[in-house]
Amino acid sequence: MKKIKTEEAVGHVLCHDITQIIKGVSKGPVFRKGHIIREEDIPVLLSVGKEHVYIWECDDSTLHENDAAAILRDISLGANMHATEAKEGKIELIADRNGLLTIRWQGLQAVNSLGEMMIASRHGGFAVKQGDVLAGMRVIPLVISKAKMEAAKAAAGTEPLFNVLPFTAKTAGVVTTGSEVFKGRIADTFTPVIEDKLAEYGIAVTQHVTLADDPAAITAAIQDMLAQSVDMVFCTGGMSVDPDDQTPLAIKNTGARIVSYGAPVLPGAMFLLAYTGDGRPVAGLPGCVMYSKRTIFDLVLPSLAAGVEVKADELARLGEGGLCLNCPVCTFPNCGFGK
Ligand SMILES: Nc1nc2c(c(=O)[nH]1)N[C@H]1C(S)=C(S)[C@@H](COP(=O)(O)OP(=O)(O)OC[C@H]3O[C@@H](n4cnc5c(N)ncnc54)[C@H](O)[C@@H]3O)O[C@H]1N2
Ligand code: MOO
Repeated sequence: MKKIKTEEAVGHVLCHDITQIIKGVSKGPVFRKGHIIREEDIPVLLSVGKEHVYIWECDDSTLHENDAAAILRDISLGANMHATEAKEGKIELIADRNGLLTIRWQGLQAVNSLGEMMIASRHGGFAVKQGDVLAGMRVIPLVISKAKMEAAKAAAGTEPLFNVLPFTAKTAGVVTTGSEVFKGRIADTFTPVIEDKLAEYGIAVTQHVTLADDPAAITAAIQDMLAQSVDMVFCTGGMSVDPDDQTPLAIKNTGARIVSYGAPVLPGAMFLLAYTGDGRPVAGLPGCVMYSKRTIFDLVLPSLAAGVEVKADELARLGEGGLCLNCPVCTFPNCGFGK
């Protein structure tokens, strides 16, 4: 790449796009990379402020920004997405279907820590829709050393940085507990909340029982639902510290592996997550899930619906951003909650 005076550039090959912005009218490339500069182009180039232009000089140790962006694309692109053509050095990834966006964030951070290149994305762990832009990427200089891009490949690792996973779960069981509901003193206003949220992911509540705060009965009901092959079980009521609160013990007694009782999320502190031996989630939902618009349930449900195991350290990381600000108008998921 060589910098020369625009007036002397006729016949040379431009090595990058030249952008023209006319306020309120247009923004776009007036000349593309690879364009052979003609006599009549000189006044146009001068009119967009280019007294000098870079022309291409072949060099085996460097890559043009578009070719380098293609390497960032190759380390990023995973299942159920496609990449746009490089435009002014930038490539975007677009979702091909609705699903859960997963990100290998350590790999992403490693690539972004190298300097001279960037990949910016949405947050992982959230639902995306077909057509959503997932990430954008480019290198910073016009040309970059091939060695640097090799370092990017090594930093990213062998698996793609991004994947969109389909929502595969179809059925759920709900165990409603609490003597006040069991004895008909109050109506069950919790189960409809769960049904509505699950329906957004195409999951139907196919099993439902209401029980008193009897841990043996709760344990048996969970086991029965699992035997009926539901994809997941949710228990409500009795999740906190009252003497009548027996649900965490009842879940533990099913033999499911407890990932965490308690989550650094408000609302949602008293959330419990466990997994059966065959990887199905059994969760205890605290009362706030019924009451508050958005809670821990909204943060874990996309992963549960996609059959992606939620691990203890992932729950622990929710602390930063785990405080819902109770905005007068809720814009979740386009807010800081869970991020
Ligand atoms: N001393 C403490 N009290 C509470 C704590 C605590 O740490 N220490 N945690 C609070 C938090 S945070 C939450 S969340 C709730 C958790 O409540 P539970 O999940 O244990 O729910 P219950 O105590 O069984 O019920 C609370 C409330 O909700 C009504 N409820 C429950 N299920 C239904 C249903 N299916 N339909 C209608 N209404 C339902 C229930 O009648 C109670 O009014 O605990 C805090 N307290
Ligand atoms: O923890 Mo409750 O589980 O926030 O409101």
